[in-house]
Amino acid sequence: MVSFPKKIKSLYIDGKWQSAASGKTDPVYNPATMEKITEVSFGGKQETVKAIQSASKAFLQWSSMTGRERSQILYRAYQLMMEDADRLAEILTTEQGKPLKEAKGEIQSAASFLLWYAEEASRLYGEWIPSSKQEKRLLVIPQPVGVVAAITPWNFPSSMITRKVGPALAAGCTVVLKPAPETPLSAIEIVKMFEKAGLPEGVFNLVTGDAKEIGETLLGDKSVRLITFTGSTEVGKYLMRESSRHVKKLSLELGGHAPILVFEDADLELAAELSLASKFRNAGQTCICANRLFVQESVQEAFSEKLLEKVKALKVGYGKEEDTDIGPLINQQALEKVESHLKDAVSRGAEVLYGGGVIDCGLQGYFYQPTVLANVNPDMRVMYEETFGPIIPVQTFKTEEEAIERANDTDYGLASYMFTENLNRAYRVMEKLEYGIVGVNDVLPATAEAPFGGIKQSGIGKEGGHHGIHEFVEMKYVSMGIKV
Ligand SMILES: NC(=O)c1ccc[n+]([C@@H]2O[C@H](COP(=O)([O-])OP(=O)(O)OC[C@H]3O[C@@H](n4cnc5c(N)ncnc54)[C@H](O)[C@@H]3O)[C@@H](O)[C@H]2O)c1
Ligand SMILES: O=CCCC(=O)O
Repeated sequence: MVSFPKKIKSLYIDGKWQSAASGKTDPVYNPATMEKITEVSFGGKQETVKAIQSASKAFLQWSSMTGRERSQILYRAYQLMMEDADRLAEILTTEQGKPLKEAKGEIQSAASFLLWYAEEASRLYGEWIPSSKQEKRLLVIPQPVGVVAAITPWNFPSSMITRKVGPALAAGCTVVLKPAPETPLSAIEIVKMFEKAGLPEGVFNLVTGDAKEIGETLLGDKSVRLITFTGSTEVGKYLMRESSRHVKKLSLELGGHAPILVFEDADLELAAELSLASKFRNAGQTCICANRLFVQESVQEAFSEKLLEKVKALKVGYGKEEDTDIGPLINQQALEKVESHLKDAVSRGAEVLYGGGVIDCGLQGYFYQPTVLANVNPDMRVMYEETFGPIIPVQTFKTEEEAIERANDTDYGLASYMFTENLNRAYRVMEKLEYGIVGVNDVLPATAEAPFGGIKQSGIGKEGGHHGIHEFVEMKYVSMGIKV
């Protein structure tokens, strides 16, 4: 069983672990039991300035190393993460709440980004452009953007860090990481892993503490050239506005409102099983979780029967128990949002087919029943706001055109899904869905080798794949006059 000291020096600046200058600390709780796990340092402006200076100082050396040299350190970090996977998963569940089997999956996924970008570090290619003039040679060379500020959320406290830090380090950037206050322990472990892997001092810095003050300091400093953020659309918009001060580059992975379309030619058993997997993963607190389920009228009854049967079999409880399917919500605020969405839907005529309230698991945490709603309409908050909890509204549609129109009727554009056995339909619908990601008979699209990211108000840029490293480079165009 993992254990923690009462207080942890969680600021990692210029290769040294330290406390906040103010001596302030921030408690970290287990959301299943509400026990205090430990306290971490509560940094602010002063520590962030030092972290930026440290990253700036380290940039020249790190960016001058060959891709192959950087690759070796990333590969070592990958190996360390895999060797320590069980302990890291337990830490993740302790501070975040998700079932251990999901936490283990996240650690594997987090490590896979390190492996992928260890490989990509050696393959950051430029371009040679055939010139229209005899006396000129034209080249494009990729160069690291410089100091990167990475701001990450609590729902995937490991993989959201490695998905940013992996490509940033591979490209030759140095990093200041600000993790979510709810889940700093996974971030600390990742930094320790890089320390052990031999990363030079100052290349990777960690600042925990006052989000507003840290954010403001990162935004106000000219030497931070890129903000890479995963979190809510609201905070993403703020960062985008404020980045204009120094015209920083931005990469934003924001909220979603994923639709699932179940067509009459779908494998209904598969559709029910995967709809459930999508909706209730991490208790519904996943950016690509299904938020709206649209089922073709002719199969609605058969599908709902299968769905309900499976939902009823789900076990809500402590993530550390083997048979738990759904853990707690992250905090009181999250619980209040879920409750308010349910209340709003019911007051506007929704029918609760299953669930619909908190559940007593004999623990103090924020446990909520998996909930299925019918008779929903577009005016309900569940239909246009991200619930970030285990509620799934089910609606019917008549035609393919109607399904596409309703699926696209949102400001979000992260992930969307469809179930059909008809290849022609799959292709037609996929092309018309206004989303960065489309899952066809698949609800787990995130993988290191593919570009993950949203459009519309779900974000800018891609993480993963060979595309992901390009967020962290500038393409320098070189025009050379030569004597022929
Ligand atoms: N698109 C994706 O890939 C993806 C992945 C995971 C989560 N998300 C989204 O993240 C959200 C849930 O995460 P959350 O509640 O942690 O989001 P959040 O926006 O509240 O917080 C995210 C991070 O931003 C920090 N932050 C908050 N205010 C800030 C400020 N003024 N300046 C600087 N930093 C600030 C937080 O401390 C945290 O580290 C959901 O909307 C979810 O959809 C998106
Ligand atoms: O980006 C958020 C979700 C990540 C995942 O599905 O593993």
